[in-house]
Amino acid sequence: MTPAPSLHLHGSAAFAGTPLFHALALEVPAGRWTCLLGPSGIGKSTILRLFAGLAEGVRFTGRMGADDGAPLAGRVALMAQDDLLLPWLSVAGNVTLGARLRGETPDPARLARVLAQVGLDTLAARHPAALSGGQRQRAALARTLMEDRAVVLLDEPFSALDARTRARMQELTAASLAGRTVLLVTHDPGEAARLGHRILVMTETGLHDLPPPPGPVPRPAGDPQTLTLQARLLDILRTDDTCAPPIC
Ligand SMILES: Nc1ncnc2c1ncn2[C@@H]1O[C@H](COP(=O)(O)OP(=O)(O)OP(=O)(O)O)[C@@H](O)[C@H]1O
Repeated sequence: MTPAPSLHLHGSAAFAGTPLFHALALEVPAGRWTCLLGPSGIGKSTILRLFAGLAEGVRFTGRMGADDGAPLAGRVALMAQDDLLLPWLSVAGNVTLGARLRGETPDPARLARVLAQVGLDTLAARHPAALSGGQRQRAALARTLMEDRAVVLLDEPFSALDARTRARMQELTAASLAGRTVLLVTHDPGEAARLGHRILVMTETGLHDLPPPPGPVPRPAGDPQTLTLQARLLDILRTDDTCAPPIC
C-alpha cells in the first residue's frame, strides 16, 4: 500500500445547475478517521463520490485531491450506501471482483481472513439475494477491506447492522484501516464519537469542527467523554440553528 495522503476539497458543487454546496473547505488528515455528519441531502455522499472520481452529473468548481499531489485514482476504495453487489456473483465473487477486474489473482488466504473478520466465512458461496440486509452490508464492507487502499471512503457502512454486530464491525474496521485516510459519512452521533479523530458537521453554512477527546479510536462507547460528545452532536444535528454554540 502507498502512504496514506491527506485530502482537500475546496470549492462549490451543483447538480444540473442546482447548487449543492458553496465555498466548502474540507481538509481530511492523513492516516486518520474523519467523520462527516449532517442533514440528509446536504451533499455528504457527493463529497465521497467526488474524491472517488464517480460524481457523474456533478459540476465541481474548485480544487480537490490528495495533498501529496499524486492522482487519487487507484488509491481509493469507496463503500457506497447502496451495496452494489452483483446478483449473479457469490459473496466470494463479489468480494474479489476488484482484483479480478484488474486482471489480478485474488489472494485466497486474504479472502478467507476478510470473510472470517466480517463473519461471512460460512456464506462465501451464497448469492446476494439469499443474504439479509446486514449480511449484504458486511459483504460490501469485506469487498472494501479486500481492496487494501490508502484512502477509504465509507458511506454509512454500518447502518443496516444490529447493535452488537455494529459495535464489532466498527472495532474490526478501525483496526483493519489503522493508518489509512478514512472519510466516514454517518448519521449516527455515537458512531462518530467513537470513531472520529476528526468530526465535522456539514450544514448550509459550511463545515463545523467538533474536537473529539484525545486518545486512540475506537473509544469505549460508555466513556463519559464519548457520551458527552455524542450528546453534543445529537443536539447540534437536532437543531435548525446551525450557529448554536459551541461550533460557531
Ligand atoms: N443524480 C442526481 N441528480 C440530481 N440530483 C442529485 C443526484 N444525486 C443526488 N442529487 C441531489 O444532490 C443532493 C445531495 O445528495 P447527497 O446524496 O450527496 O446527500 P447526502 O448528504 O449524502 O444525503 P443522505 O444523508 O440522505 O445520504 C440531494 O439534494 C440529492 O437530491
